[in-house]
Amino acid sequence: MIRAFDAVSLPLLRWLDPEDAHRLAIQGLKLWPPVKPRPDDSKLAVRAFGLNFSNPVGIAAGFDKNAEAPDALLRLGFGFVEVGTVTPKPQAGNPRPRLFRLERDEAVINRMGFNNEGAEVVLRRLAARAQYGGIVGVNVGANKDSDDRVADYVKLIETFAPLASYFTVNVSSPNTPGLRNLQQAAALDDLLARVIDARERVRAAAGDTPVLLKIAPDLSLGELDDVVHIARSRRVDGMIVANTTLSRSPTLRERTKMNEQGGLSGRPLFRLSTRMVAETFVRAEGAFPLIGVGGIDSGGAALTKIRAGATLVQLYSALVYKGLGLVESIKADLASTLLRTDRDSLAEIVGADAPMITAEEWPV
Ligand SMILES: Cc1cc2nc3c(=O)[nH]c(=O)nc-3n(C[C@H](O)[C@H](O)[C@H](O)COP(=O)(O)O)c2cc1C
Repeated sequence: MIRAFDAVSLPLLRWLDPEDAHRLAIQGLKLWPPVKPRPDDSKLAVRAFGLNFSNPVGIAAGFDKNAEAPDALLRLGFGFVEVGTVTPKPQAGNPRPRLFRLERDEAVINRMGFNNEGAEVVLRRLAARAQYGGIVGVNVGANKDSDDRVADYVKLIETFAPLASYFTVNVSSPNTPGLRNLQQAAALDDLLARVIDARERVRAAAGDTPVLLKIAPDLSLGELDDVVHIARSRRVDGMIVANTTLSRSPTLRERTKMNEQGGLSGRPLFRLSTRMVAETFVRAEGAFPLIGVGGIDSGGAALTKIRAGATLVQLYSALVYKGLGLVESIKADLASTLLRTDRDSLAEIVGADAPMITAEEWPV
């Protein structure tokens, strides 16, 4: 059903301006939510951060920034949905055009700039759907014009704690000037201390909401040492690796569009972000699980990410090129790999290739 829909809709959507196509996809999901999918193969179940995921494939932040269609996305077969990035106040983002398809590279460049309807609207939507359950994480960020960015994160943690399955502290978007500086040691330590403190303050009323840190794939290994050390000492519940990259591989084929400003995602991000997953995995030493994201466009790519160290995975850009049916085909591939290799769960292979990848035998 979804595959037939993809066959018709993909060529049409790709013909439209990318942002109009995205808007149409969200509207379509809202108006015609998919029928409930088959239950997931029990071997795909994952337990992480105290949550039970029926499968490890999530939709990454940025697709449903305003929590308009989390239930439709869960029905498509995603094991979890991350809404946001949400900022305290509504924000228009950068002027259009700000989203570009690099067709021949199966990549996307975006400089959206945290366009979102703001905490109040998103909170109302999440409250209205809370009865339906499912794992819906909230990705939080600071307003561009904020005088106190850390206070923005704290406010959002306090506001969304009763409704978020987990939080993602996003300090890695390249499209809000200066935001990535929050990944520097002293700033990150202060931010995480205050975020974790806020989570503890609302714990009695809202429960123990996991807090994850989402990082850029462009950190040096020295910077990554500091980030993981601080994440461990502040006892975050996990990390998401990674956001979009500012780098531009010389192998990109869309020579004009590759020079658009913004973060690059999709297939060309796969190797860089997978290496970062492995580098983070060896530094975390099992202290917390990782969500691997960047360039996943097949079951094989998801498996590579898991073998690099990801307990869960997320994707976004590949939906533009492969369609919404991709999630079911990734899950089918993962289940058949487990069957073929006679394994009971994906947990058995998390990080199996991390030593090989970090030993420089794996060119980016
Ligand atoms: C159009 C677009 C908007 C995005 N917006 C956000 C965002 O608001 N917050 C965030 O943490 N990541 C955002 N991302 C990054 C994705 O969540 C993901 O980390 C990145 O795209 C790599 O995954 P992919 O290669 O599967 O797309 C965005 C990505 C795209 C393509």
